[in-house]
Amino acid sequence: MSKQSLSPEQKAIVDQWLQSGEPMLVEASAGSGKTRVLTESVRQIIEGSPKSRSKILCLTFTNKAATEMQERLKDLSKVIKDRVFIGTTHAFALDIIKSRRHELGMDEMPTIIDKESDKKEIVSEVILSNPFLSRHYLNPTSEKITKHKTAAQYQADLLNKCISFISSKKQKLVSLDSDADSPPGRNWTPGKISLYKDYNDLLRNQNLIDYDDIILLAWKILNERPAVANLYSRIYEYVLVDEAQDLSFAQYEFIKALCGDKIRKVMMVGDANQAIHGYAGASSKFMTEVFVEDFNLKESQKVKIQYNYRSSDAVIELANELAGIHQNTVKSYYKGKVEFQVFDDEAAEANWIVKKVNDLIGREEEAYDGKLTLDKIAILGRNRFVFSTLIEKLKEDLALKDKFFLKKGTGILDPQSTTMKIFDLGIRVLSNQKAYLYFNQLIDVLDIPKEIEPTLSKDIQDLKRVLSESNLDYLPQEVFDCLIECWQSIDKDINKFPNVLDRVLKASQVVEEDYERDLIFNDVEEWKEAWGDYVRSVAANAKSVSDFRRFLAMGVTKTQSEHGLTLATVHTVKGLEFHVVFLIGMGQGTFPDYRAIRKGAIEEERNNAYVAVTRAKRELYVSYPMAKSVPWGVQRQPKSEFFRNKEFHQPIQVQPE
Ligand SMILES: Nc1ncnc2c1ncn2[C@@H]1O[C@H](COP(=O)(O)OP(=O)(O)OP(=O)(O)O)[C@@H](O)[C@H]1O
Repeated sequence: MSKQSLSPEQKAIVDQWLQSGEPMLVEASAGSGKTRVLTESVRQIIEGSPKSRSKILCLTFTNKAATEMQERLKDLSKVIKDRVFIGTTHAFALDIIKSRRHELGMDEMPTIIDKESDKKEIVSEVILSNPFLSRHYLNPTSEKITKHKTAAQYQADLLNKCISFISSKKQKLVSLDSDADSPPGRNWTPGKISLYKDYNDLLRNQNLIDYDDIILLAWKILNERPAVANLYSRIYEYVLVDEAQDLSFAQYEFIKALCGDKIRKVMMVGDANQAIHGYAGASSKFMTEVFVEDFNLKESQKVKIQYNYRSSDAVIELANELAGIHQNTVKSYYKGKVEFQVFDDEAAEANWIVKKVNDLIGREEEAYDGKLTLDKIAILGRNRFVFSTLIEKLKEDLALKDKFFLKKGTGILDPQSTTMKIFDLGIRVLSNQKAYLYFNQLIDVLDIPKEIEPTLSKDIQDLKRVLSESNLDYLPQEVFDCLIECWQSIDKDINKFPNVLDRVLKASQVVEEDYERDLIFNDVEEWKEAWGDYVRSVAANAKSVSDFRRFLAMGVTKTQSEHGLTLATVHTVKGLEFHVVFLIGMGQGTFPDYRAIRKGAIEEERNNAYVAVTRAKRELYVSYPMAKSVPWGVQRQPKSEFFRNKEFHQPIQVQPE
């Protein structure tokens, strides 16, 4: 994408920021062009000082948002590579750890724990090895068992509680590294102190870190080593933060430590009504209050954009009503359409949508920017379950059956076939031989007798022996031989990775179970895609097995063909837009979710609904079924409280053709 025009109000913001050299907060609603303001600011900095060596830091919340920014600045990609970091706050923090880890006494770069189940394994090891904690864990009182229904449920709940406790403390940037460290705040019982310290010690001994550590450790480096912080603030002259409403305390403090009192050219861009990550500790107050106070922003440095460049009048009106925005909306060029429908059940809702989509496609209007094609239409819901019946109906429709997809978010690569699980664990062992967590998992997957375990070590030769001791009988020897060759090959030269994947695929032909063969095929496709992304993101001479594993842990976009009609949950469409949006399953209990009971949860649900509504450029169809199926039968539901005062119409029931 090349240079994008800015409206006078957007241009005034960019000019003010660049000319003043002072921090700025741009708060504006969905579709007002916030991201455009940010990317065009980057463009102007580069074009205004082509020879300068000062760098620009562009931080955002998700990999997808970072890719969107890179896409918008694609024409400058050569310069961007040298001068601009565009990525998530976690990715930037990890870069700091990579180059400055010795400040923390780390000789080797750690592996990132990317699965919740791995964390659980470590926490349960911590509990069991601590006499005080294990006593409570293994011998719950009868009241505790009654409260949690069974002893096993009590243990599972306790494990989750411990994990949340550790994570909440890390998100508050608490580190208890030395014995002298006394925990800040109250409620630190001796048990909690041991849990926190022992967990961190166990990670350190295995050269592991968790996601919370990424920000915590990078913040520690900047906070405890002023010389390093100074260095970064000399390198980066500009800091721009998109989706700033999603910052957490730790992320905000990390950015603040980076800026210190040197970097003043900071721009935070966000929309408090789109804050939907509160469950992960995010809050828009870091942008609207804390940033304003810490950086001494005057009123003139807090700006808004009034116009909405994305949506029609009808959509904007509903969005404003939903979010309680009372601004005088400037009329957009398109009147647009919003309709509300109610149906007897999910099947009736799905039949109607399938028919409506068929009626709409192919229409040619200015509002659709030409012909309305399937990729300009999205069907959105609060969770994946609302799509079950619709997917069945779409599969039965001749015109749409293979022209839709359920959008996946970013996630970690989690192989589903046993073969690729073994392959993955072998890579994990090779990339971090201190992490017995992965070695033990390999032993488990391969069903190796426990008595052999102590005789095994973790280098490539022993991985060979590990496979030879396997009791898995449904994988033929050829597959094991191939895995050994693959590990050896990657261990010598990581660039062989794509050839290795082809070899696994070839060897999988001898696997008898169709199911395993299909899973291997899908897994290999995902790994190939991830390898391609890795190669594009890393310098040619910086590739290594452990670096690749860290890249995977930071999240990859799962392979899928994204052509045709989009079905998606709200969290996966942030920042995206479609000419026509169907917002389905808008019943009370589904959207808002019935579990939204914690403080602020309903407001966050409302923000989710706001994000969904504002994805629509021209037309929006909101619907819900009066009866929905749940695992224990059929449940009746009223309309969502978010559209309480809207009249929902019951269209004539359509039968599939
Ligand atoms: N000055 C402009 N002229 C024409 N179109 C614009 C202008 N600014 C933004 N747009 C368009 O409006 C739409 C929304 O822009 P953008 O994604 O930057 O908004 P946003 O405020 O970041 O939205 P969201 O908060 O929903 O992520 C995009 O299609 C963009 O190309």
